[in-house]
Amino acid sequence: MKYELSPSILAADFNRLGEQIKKVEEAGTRWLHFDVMDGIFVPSISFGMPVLASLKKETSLFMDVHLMITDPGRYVDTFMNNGADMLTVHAEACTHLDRTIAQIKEAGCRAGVALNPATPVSVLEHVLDTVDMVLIMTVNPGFGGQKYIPYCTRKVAVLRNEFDRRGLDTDIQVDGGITTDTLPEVLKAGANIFVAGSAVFKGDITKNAKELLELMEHEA
Ligand SMILES: O=C(CO)[C@H](O)[C@H](O)COP(=O)(O)O
Repeated sequence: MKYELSPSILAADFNRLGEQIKKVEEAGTRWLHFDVMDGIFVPSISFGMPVLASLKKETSLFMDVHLMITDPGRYVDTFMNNGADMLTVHAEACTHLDRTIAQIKEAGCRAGVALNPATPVSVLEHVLDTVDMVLIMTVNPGFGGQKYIPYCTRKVAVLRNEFDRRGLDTDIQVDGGITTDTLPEVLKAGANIFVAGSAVFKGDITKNAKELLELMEHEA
């Protein structure tokens, strides 16, 4: 199983975005988490395609794009053409989840499906074999800096057991309130891709990223 830290730029200083991304890259991260919010599926509005395209020119980090938008199928090709390597859509935001997953894969992107905290893992029963990653939200999506919701650890364990039962080593990503305190517990439950916003970008970015990376490697 490979383990990745995916720093969420939602918590970065947008005035110094390029410089801050360089720091996480130099610290040893390989992924970058890009949160797109539409003000409908989630209360907040973040950033979109032009920012992604601009970052893609400056970094070789794997662009892990999390679409917190209603009916995300409308934008699959656009995000792919602007630099997304992974597109994650919310099961709750798709009327035709199966079709949207197929659309992402046909576009040549890796396909992820996200679940809000209150959505059970069982809603993915019939599509688990077709996705590259499941994102278990460990806060209610929409804002950075929230507290990890403890019952989500159990969801990760249930999902990892189900993947094991099917003989799949599909990635499980967790997002929200991931810190040096919460990472070990959720890693042990079966998560292998860790999104961290505040825990990376607030304070000393290089030190924060290295600490999380070391902890991740130590616990793995
Ligand atoms: O998807 C998100 C919010 O919807 C963010 O990626 C997530 O909340 C990360 O922020 P933090 O690590 O500060 O909790």
